[in-house]
Amino acid sequence: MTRTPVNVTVTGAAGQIGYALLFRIASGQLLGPDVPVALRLLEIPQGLKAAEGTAMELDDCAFPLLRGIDISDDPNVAFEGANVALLVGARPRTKGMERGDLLEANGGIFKPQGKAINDHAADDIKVLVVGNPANTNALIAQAAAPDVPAERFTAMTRLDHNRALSQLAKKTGVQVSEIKKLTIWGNHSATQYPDVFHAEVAGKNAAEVVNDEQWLADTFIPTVAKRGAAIIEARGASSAASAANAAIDHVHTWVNGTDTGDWTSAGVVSDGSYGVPEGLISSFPVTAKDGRFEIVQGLDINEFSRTRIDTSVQELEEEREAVRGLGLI
Ligand SMILES: NC(=O)C1=CN([C@@H]2O[C@H](COP(=O)(O)OP(=O)(O)OC[C@H]3O[C@@H](n4cnc5c(N)ncnc54)[C@H](O)[C@@H]3O)[C@@H](O)[C@H]2O)C=CC1
Ligand SMILES: O=C([O-])CC(=O)C(=O)O
Repeated sequence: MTRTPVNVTVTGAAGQIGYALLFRIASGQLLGPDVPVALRLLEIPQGLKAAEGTAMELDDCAFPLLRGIDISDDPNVAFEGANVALLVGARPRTKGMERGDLLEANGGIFKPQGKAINDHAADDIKVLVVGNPANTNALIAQAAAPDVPAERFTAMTRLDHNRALSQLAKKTGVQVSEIKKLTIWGNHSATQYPDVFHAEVAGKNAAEVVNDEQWLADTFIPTVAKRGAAIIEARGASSAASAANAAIDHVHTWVNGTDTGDWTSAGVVSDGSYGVPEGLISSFPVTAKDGRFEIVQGLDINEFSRTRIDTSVQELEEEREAVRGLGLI
């Protein structure tokens, strides 16, 4: 195989999502079975030793597609020549921390990383922000990278999308593969809105198949939106393998495209579609083609959906105002 390896930078490489993610990237599941990859792992100094241990294990897998592993605690080194960047490492909320403190702490991570991407990444860089609060962290990184097209910064809502697919499949008694055109709107937070009104279940309108608005409002939406908290409660740790899986799905779709007649959900920069203020990184229904996400246009938004989309978008606006106030964007 003579193809030049694709440089994939992963931050927070020694964390639990990193551990579930790196082996799948190296095995070819991120970009495809014939695309060699070179991994660049970014950690904070305290995480370097564990990242080295993971790199030893990656070596021990003898993945034919893996063309190198570099580890650094310097963003300027880790993003050098990066074609794909998965920004996983973030500052978790700790006891007594207000949302403003969390945004500020993450600003200290995502602003310099955005600048390092701006200054060192390859021209075709694609960025997925996983670390929470993902949408606003993506906005901070994007603002620090004025030379990179804004649409290259995305935030992960694919885990929410996959959670919604699974819940709807269970309710309607079909395989997940028979569900199409589901949408997550808004923020990757408890205000997100999983929308089935345009979705199809085995070719039929999902809302009509379910035919139970109360189930949508009282069971489906809160189950999907609060699934992260339910996993933490059950596992004693946050979603890791499913988050890594969603990151793989997001980038794979971005690079390889969506299936005809279907779409997915991703946090992408708003162009004002559906009344979402321009510039916010909000989840939308998106298709992907030729390495670009496009927001699906022309969907009718009913009253039930409108109020829920607006609530989540308002939260995104408040987060944007907060980071603006902190001078982070
Ligand atoms: N968007 C989504 O759907 C989801 C997002 N998440 C978020 O993903 C993030 C990571 O989760 P886990 O891997 O479980 O956390 P973790 O705490 O196990 O790992 C985070 C890693 O990031 C590293 N790190 C911290 N600051 C860094 C920096 N400035 N540069 C490089 N590395 C840095 C830490 O040393 C640690 O190894 C969290 O913010 C979590 O809330 C988790 C699940 C789903
Ligand atoms: O809250 C967290 O850290 C985990 C998370 O985002 C999720 O599982 O959706």
